[in-house]
Amino acid sequence: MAGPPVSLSARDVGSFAYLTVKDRLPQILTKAIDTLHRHKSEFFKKHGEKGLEAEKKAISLLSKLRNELQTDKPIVPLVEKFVDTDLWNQYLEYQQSLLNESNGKPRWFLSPWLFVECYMYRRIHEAIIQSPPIDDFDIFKELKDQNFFESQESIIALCTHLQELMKTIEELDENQLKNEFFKVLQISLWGNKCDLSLSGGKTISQKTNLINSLEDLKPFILVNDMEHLWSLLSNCKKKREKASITRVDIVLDNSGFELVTDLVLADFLLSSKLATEIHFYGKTIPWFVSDTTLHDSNWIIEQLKHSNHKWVSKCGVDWENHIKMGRWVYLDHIFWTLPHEFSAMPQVAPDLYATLQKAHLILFKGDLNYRKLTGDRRWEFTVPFHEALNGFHPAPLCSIRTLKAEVQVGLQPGQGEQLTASVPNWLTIGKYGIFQFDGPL
Ligand SMILES: O=P(O)(O)OC[C@H]1O[C@](O)(CO)[C@@H](O)[C@@H]1O
Ligand SMILES: [Mn+2]
Repeated sequence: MAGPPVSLSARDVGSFAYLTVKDRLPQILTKAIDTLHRHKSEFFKKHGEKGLEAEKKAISLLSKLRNELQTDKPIVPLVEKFVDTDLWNQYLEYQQSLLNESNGKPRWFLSPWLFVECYMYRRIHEAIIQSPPIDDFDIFKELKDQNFFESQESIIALCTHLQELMKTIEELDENQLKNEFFKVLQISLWGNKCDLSLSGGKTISQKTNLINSLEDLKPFILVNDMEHLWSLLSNCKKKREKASITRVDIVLDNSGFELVTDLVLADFLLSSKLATEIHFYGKTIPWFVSDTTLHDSNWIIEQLKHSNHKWVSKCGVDWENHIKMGRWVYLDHIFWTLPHEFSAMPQVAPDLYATLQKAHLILFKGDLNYRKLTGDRRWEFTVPFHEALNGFHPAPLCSIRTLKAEVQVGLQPGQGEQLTASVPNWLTIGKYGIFQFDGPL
């Protein structure tokens, strides 16, 4: 039997991976350097001369990194001791072993794109932790916050929608509840348009009221397994005994507007009793510009709580309560910021795999998670999702993602070709979305 196809890589000149490594990643590094410059006086105020020296050091490490990338130098091991350093360096050796015949070294424009892109963000983190006392500085924080503030109008609309819905949710019949479920799912899907790494760090916020656009956006959903999610969760609800639980896990993606859409979905799952417990997974370190850390998630709930809009602050208060009462649990794990595809999870992070196995349903938000689910490979469009998961089946799962990378499986015969003919860059512009389910029905 033939093995899985080759990884996407910047060695394919002209591909999206190539353009990312050539243009977008250096652009993100330049922005990061600029951010450090702009915080110089803040570092001085906080730490005096030591703060200034640290800023200089971090900038020089990032400039060095940008130079390595742009001149396609070999990928070097991480040096600073951190919880995941050994795992990273072992992975680098593994990449090296794949090249042994040709005696080459892993390089930016040669190695798998998923690996080098993750590696860049890990090196950014290394530059920061090598520069105390500013070693807890989140270089992407202000971009994430800006996205949140610029999306205020849409956030108000979402929170109002949710709170109005709460008033009557107990009285809704099956069909009405299903309709509302589909709405919050789609809100969470289109929330994924707002990532900041595709735009090279330029802010993309949600300025219009998303709820009014859902109908117009429907034709852009290429795989729509929402019905499966409904039957799975409504069956759990029907069969559930009094004391038992239904747990939905959400592997988060971006902070800012997208996170609010995910929290709206999570709140709806509890109020509708489709679930009784939600586990969220975020990143332990700043990642792909806009990804959610524990700090981002706490910060957003705190912001909402203190809003002067009554429904927004009600959401903040309710959500904080869900956390206090243990109905919502936020977890992080270093696996999410390793370069491995998810099929490696049972070997690399067996504890995390065992945790996921206890979920009734796992929702994977965003493009990067999809790349890791499918191994970021050059699959045919019609290959079944189950096959591309390559043995990763901890529990029934669903990818909720807008397309921003040249990988898509599970399409109908001819669907991909037709899209290519009409919208040549359909895979990478974030305009199309999927709800792609895998699991027993
Ligand atoms: O936040 P998301 O949806 O995972 O998107 C991350 C983005 O970064 C990329 O990895 C490209 O740099 C794309 O796959 C995607 O555009
Ligand atoms: Mn992201």
